[in-house]
Amino acid sequence: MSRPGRDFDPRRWDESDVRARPSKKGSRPRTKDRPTHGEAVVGRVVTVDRGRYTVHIGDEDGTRDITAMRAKELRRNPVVTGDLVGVVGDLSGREGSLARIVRIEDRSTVLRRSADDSDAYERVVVANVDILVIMVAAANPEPRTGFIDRALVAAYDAGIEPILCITKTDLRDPADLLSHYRHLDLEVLTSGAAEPARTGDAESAKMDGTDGPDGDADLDAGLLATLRTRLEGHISVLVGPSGVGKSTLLNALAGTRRATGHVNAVTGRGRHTSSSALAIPLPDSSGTDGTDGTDGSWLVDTPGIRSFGLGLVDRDRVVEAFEDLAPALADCPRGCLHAAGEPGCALDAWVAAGHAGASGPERLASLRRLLDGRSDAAAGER
Ligand SMILES: Nc1nc2c(ncn2[C@@H]2O[C@H](COP(=O)(O)OP(=O)(O)OP(=O)(O)O)[C@@H](O)[C@H]2O)c(=O)[nH]1
Ligand SMILES: [Zn+2]
Repeated sequence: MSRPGRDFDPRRWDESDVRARPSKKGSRPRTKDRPTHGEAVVGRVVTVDRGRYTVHIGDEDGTRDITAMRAKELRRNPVVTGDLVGVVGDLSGREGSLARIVRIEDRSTVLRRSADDSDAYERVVVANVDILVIMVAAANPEPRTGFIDRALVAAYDAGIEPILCITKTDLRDPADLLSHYRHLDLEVLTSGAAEPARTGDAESAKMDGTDGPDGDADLDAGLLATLRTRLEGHISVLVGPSGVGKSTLLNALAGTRRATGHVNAVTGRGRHTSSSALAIPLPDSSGTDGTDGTDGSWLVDTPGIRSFGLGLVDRDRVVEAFEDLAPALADCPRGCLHAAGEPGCALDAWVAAGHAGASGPERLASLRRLLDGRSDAAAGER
């Protein structure tokens, strides 16, 4: 087996590929009594718990999870779930073994949030993911467009592709919810639909609208199959409010790996109890563990994340994430805060002219709710 770190799926990388330019840290002076960083095996951080990192590696001896700590020289460099790191030392993964992280590869993406909108302190949720699955239920719990809109802004800001996944469509037809996004080209997966649809495509968003029981049932098999195919070969992160079916989905997708795998390596218990993000390897379509060290498909669970504070995202970037409204930005006066009643803000005229369709006024209201909560919301501050 070739060394992990050399066989990445090229689709995931661009010119800023971590392999294409040598890591700055890789050229640090070497000392005799340590393994050189050039010998580091590259692995993926699957979770972080109180300064201990679980790293998934693969080499001649197979794939496994090891526990590692950061080398002293990386003290100031945060390591997060999803990171690709170089590890040295005891890579056996045996009980009590501890390896050392000596290098953090450049990140292709960083999904970040602030605690709330008035806070600009960055919390990195996860690194290197390329898909954000925003999971909501059609009912029970009621879907909140505010949550979806925030997540869309975070995805847009991070350059991560969002997918809106709607569960529990057996309880309610999600047509009303989807109408909110009709003027976005947003990929939507719903239970009851055989294929991914896009909100821009009204026909395919139609549901079969059966009236289901008023309680909880199992995750829809069609949705599961669609997601399995859609997420293959990707590193995805799953966010959603409590009760929409995230655990149900993760268990179904990950199969036995979740129960028997590295979850226990972190906590020593049967469940992942830390609130930090946890990357779960997904089996490929042949049913085998698709992760060859760093490669393969991963789905990152984010148990601690209930919302996305947008304190870090520039106001104009927030507007840009509302693709149906963003063209109006060109006509806003310089320094426009896009707040309600702001003189000359072009958003009102844009929506009034019908450019954003029937859902335009609601979308603008949602955008302004996001902008209002920010610390820079006061006029004049930017
Ligand atoms: N009716 C219906 N129920 C579903 C569907 N998908 C999941 N459920 C049920 O919804 C309930 C909540 O699912 P969970 O997987 O625990 O939800 P969660 O998002 O992980 O919630 P937290 O663990 O609190 O974050 C479970 O009883 C599932 O069986 C669906 O498509 N339709
Ligand atoms: Zn404006």
